[in-house]
Amino acid sequence: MKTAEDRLAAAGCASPRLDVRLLAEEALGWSRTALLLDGDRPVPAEAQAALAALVDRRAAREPVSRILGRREFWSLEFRLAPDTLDPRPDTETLVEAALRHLPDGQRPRRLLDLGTGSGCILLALLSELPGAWGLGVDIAPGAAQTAAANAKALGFASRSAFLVGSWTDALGAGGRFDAMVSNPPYIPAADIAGLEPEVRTFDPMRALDGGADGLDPYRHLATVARGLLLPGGLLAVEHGAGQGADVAALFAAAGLEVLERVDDLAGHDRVVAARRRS
Ligand SMILES: C[S@@+](CC[C@H](N)C(=O)[O-])C[C@H]1O[C@@H](n2cnc3c(N)ncnc32)[C@H](O)[C@@H]1O
Repeated sequence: MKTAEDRLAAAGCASPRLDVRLLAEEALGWSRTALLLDGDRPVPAEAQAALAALVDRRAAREPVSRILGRREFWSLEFRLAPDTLDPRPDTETLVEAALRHLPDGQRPRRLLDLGTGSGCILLALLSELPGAWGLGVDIAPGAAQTAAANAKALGFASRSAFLVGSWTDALGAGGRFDAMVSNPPYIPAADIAGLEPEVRTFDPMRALDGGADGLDPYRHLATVARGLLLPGGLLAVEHGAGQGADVAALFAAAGLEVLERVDDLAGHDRVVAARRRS
């Protein structure tokens, strides 16, 4: 185990000990407790080879969640695919903000998640809102398929639907949603080459590239939000660190009322919540 840890440290991995432990749990089929209590027990040759193969992938900077094919978000398990972003803990800030600002009311709430990826935001919201129904849209077919499979596995198939399309192109006009949420691609195109290999090599480019200044998707969302939201309806988005003032200004210029700007746990501005005026 120590050799594998050293190898990952030399490859530039930020948490080699944890990574090896997670990969070992997967390859050996041992529980975390068994690994901690009895980590010196002999490992069968077959399992050693399986672990070595996983360590090779991590040494090439593939994230552990991609190697395992799953990621926990909002205490729910999401399967990943090459077309899906690996959900980030920071995105839970968006889920919390949306729950804080959702319009009150007894009727089922209709939610729209643009750029749904694994479906993590929409399905986390559905897990907290028993009366709600949600539509997820993604331009990547593999993302929409994976989100639908996650919805089924998590028991939300009857309260959700997923479409392949560019933003709102596949939706008709008319204010039909109580809330729109989105974590769109927001990295300025020129910054992508400087990202960590885990991100630039393994997250899909369509999930990262937000155009020249990273704000292109917010310009689009600002344009369509009032037409898709019911009066009083919520628009809540994640954005990159330092983009909050620009995103809020775009929403205000589109006639929306900005309700809140929220920082993530690391203190970076991360979320803007706005609403269509009643
Ligand atoms: C940053 S990822 C977020 C994924 C997921 N919502 C999450 O938070 O983990 C952005 C998503 O937007 C999708 N996307 C990019 N351009 C799009 C477009 N024009 N229309 C719809 N979805 C788009 C990408 O395929 C990707 O799944």
